Amino acid sequence: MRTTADTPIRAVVIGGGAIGASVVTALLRGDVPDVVPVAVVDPQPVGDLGVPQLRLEAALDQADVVVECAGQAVIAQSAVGILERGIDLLITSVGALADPDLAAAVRAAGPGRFLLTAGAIGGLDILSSAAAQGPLTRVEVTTTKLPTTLVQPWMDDHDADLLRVVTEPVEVFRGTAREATRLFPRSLNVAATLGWVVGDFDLVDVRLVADPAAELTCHRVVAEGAAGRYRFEIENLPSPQNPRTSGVVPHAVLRSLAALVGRPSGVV
Ligand SMILES: NC(=O)C1=CN([C@@H]2O[C@H](COP(=O)(O)OP(=O)(O)OC[C@H]3O[C@@H](n4cnc5c(N)ncnc54)[C@H](O)[C@@H]3O)[C@@H](O)[C@H]2O)C=CC1
Ligand SMILES: O=C([O-])CC(=O)C(=O)O
Repeated sequence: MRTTADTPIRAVVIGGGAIGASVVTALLRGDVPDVVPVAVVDPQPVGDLGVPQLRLEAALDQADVVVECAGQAVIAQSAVGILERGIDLLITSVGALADPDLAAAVRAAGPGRFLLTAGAIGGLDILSSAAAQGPLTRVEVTTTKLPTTLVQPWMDDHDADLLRVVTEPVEVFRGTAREATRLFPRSLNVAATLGWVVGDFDLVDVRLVADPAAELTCHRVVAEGAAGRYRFEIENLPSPQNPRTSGVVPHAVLRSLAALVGRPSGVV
């Protein structure tokens, strides 16, 4: 990525939905000094976001950094190619990395830098530090979301309908982060992020709860290992544009971008 202080960094945003549109708007407002949005890439019309909507190849010709806010398929299809062109890539759809071959490929690719936003979750700094001190022996995350946001194409009618009418909290999944993010690709990237940070997707035990009273999306994390014991609970308001996604996520992306261009906002 170009780093000349006088030259703005050109950002291409893949995905012009709840996260991507907010990111483009904030960048146009100048929320991250030195980063300008130059294009959005999306197969669906995204309306007038204030930047051209281009096909990926055309957009990449103008990109210093690509921000993925679209879904796991984009990582599988395009991440390595983007990095090999020397373009930095910041991703939200971390669940894609549960595929060990893809994870190895993006780790090996360059010269562009490959980076993950913390997205809807926090505490990754201390968990990363703790995992460096010694292997973690226990990592659990319990995510609670509105039931209708958890309906998946692979569910049979009975299970999908249950999520539409449920009146009490119900556990809809229990398993590893690797499996969780395959089955709920747009809802459990946080579990994948924990897996990436602690270095083991299969160590992370995920419990997904559908709760019709969940006005806030909750991620409760418990971890322990040689370095100590950790517990934290995050409650995010859902995005008004997409109740599946926490409203804080675009702000996490902007924070990541600021760090990426060398303007971290204090805590790094
Ligand atoms: N790391 C985290 O904490 C979180 C990560 N996410 C990830 O962010 C993604 C986007 O979230 P939202 O903006 O809320 O979703 P959204 O559904 O509001 O927007 C996604 C946009 O991406 C577009 N899209 C789909 N496939 C595409 C492709 N191949 N190329 C370009 N654009 C494509 C869609 O047309 C849509 O406009 C989620 O699918 C999820 O993977 C979401 C929430 C939290
Ligand atoms: O936004 C959230 O709270 C979490 C989410 O959708 C994800 O991890 O994919």
